Amino acid sequence: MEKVVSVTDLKKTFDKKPVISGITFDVFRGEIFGFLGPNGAGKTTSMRIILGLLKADSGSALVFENSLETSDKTRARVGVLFENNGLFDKLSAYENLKYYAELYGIPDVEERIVELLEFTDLKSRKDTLVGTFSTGMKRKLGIARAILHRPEVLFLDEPTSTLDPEAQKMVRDLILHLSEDESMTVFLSSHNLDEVQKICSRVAILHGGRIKALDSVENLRKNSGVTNLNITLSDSLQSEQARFVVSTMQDVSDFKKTGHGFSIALSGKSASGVISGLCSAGINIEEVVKGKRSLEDIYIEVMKEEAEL
Ligand SMILES: Nc1ncnc2c1ncn2[C@@H]1O[C@H](COP(=O)(O)OP(=O)(O)OP(=O)(O)O)[C@@H](O)[C@H]1O
Repeated sequence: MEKVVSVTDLKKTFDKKPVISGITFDVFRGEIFGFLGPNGAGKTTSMRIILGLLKADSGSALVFENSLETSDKTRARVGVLFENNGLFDKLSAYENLKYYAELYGIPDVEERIVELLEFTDLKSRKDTLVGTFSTGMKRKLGIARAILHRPEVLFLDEPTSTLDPEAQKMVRDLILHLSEDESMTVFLSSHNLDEVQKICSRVAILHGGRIKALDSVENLRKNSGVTNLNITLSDSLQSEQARFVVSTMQDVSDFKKTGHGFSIALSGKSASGVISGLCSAGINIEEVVKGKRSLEDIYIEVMKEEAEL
């Protein structure tokens, strides 16, 4: 598989404080790669180094085997969207795209602009000033701007933060479309774990400048060694009593009340042991559904392990 991004033992300190402490990972062609981590984990710093905007202290960060700091040819194969979208409020959607298209010397400008306005469903707003756009529309136009030159890899920093759920879905669909239909590789930094679980093929979880997990979403969920049990009760008023009963059981954690019952995380112990324990305590169970841990669960486990070290 072709490596699009290749990061090797990357290190960076700010004011003698280590911010990136030797991270290594690759992103392969066609992937939607999720780059996760809490505030201050070092995501933006890593991205800035990969994009050639910041110098590392040591290690290497290559895109298509070149450093973006020195290779203009490789830079032309890369699209970037940071949070501010890079748009001018006092220009229309069309004028914004035209400005960038001319700046980058894009051939067949008019055709490409129409294509992108259609792709982002903004054709009817072509002549509207961007300053009047909703945050979601601005983000979609930001994506159109970032892919004007048909990049092979697109870097997105928190593309759906500050968007409402409907706009988040629109942006998510655009990203999926770019990956599936245009074969674009996507490097996505995000705090939205549900979104990452929905669209990313592989993820890296960063904490304190180190990679704590690096795998496909499916493998992380499968290999966590923990199962979720979602239990529906005949009488939801019994959930507090159930909380007490499971709190006395070993290998059971993460009790969460749900609409008609609760969910728990189970490590080691069999589900039947939990169910018989609850039944003998007089709790009436209507349904038990076994499920894999979500990416959010895994992320929280990784963060908890770090806090305990
Ligand atoms: N130019 C800088 N000078 C000094 N410290 C910096 C600089 N840029 C980032 N840092 C520090 O480096 C650490 C990592 O910051 P970074 O922005 O990479 O984290 P992040 O994972 O992107 O966080 P967030 O999710 O909040 O954007 C933070 O402690 C931050 O304060």
